Amino acid sequence: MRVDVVSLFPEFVAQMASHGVVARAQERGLLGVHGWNPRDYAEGNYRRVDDRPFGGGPGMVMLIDPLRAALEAARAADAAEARVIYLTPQGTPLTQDKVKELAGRSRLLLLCGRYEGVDERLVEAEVDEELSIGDYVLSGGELAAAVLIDAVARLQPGALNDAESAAQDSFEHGLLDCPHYTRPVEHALGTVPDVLLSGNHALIDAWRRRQALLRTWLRRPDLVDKAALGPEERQWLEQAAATSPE
Ligand SMILES: NC(=O)c1ccc(NCc2ccccc2N2CCOCC2)nc1
Repeated sequence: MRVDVVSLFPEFVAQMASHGVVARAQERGLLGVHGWNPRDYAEGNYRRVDDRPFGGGPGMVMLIDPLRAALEAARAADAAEARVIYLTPQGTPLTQDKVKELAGRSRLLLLCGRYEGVDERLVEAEVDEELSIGDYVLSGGELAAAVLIDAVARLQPGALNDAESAAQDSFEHGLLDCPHYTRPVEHALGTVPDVLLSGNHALIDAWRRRQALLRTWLRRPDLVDKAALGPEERQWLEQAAATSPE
């Protein structure tokens, strides 16, 4: 997968892509991350990339032309068609299902806004999807782009050493994750649930699924409805809910 990022701080995105899973995915040739700075395409000796908003109000708005030129340069760098995504608080909430869809594409082009955002005419003409990583405001779209890059990178086949861990991901089944434990068994902070020491993997899997279900029900009931629970799971949850301290 190729990801091009249009940003006034391309080094920011390059930096995040030089660590961990994303860096390894790049080393393995599974992913390529490329930054494009609109300032490199800005005219005049001040190389303006922003200007004052029509209608007044605080802050500045990113100009169309430098962004458009950077987008065109990014497009031209590879023959494959790119899906243009604008990271913005006004976007559609990003979910694991959307991540999975985007991870299957050959090219993404991420547009990162700064200042108060981007001239709407550029958004209408060039952007395929507006996505938000959550209902909060960041000083720029780069962090949101980094989140999306990480989420799609780890789903690239071969990116994670143990394929299980992607398939096992909590949101893989639409539920929160179960608790995890490691050595030592006995610790001042407590012990490890016996079932995890039993070596009985059918029991262990059932316990983990139930823990994930219970946690989801307690912390994110909104997700329970969406998760396709089997009748036995729904029945178990009703029993557990009846006895849960919450
Ligand atoms: N939730 C998200 O995905 C998210 C994404 C970006 C983002 N900020 C960049 C941005 C992008 C577009 C429009 C405005 C802005 N902002 C610029 C700075 O001022 C506030 C508005 N914030 C949160």
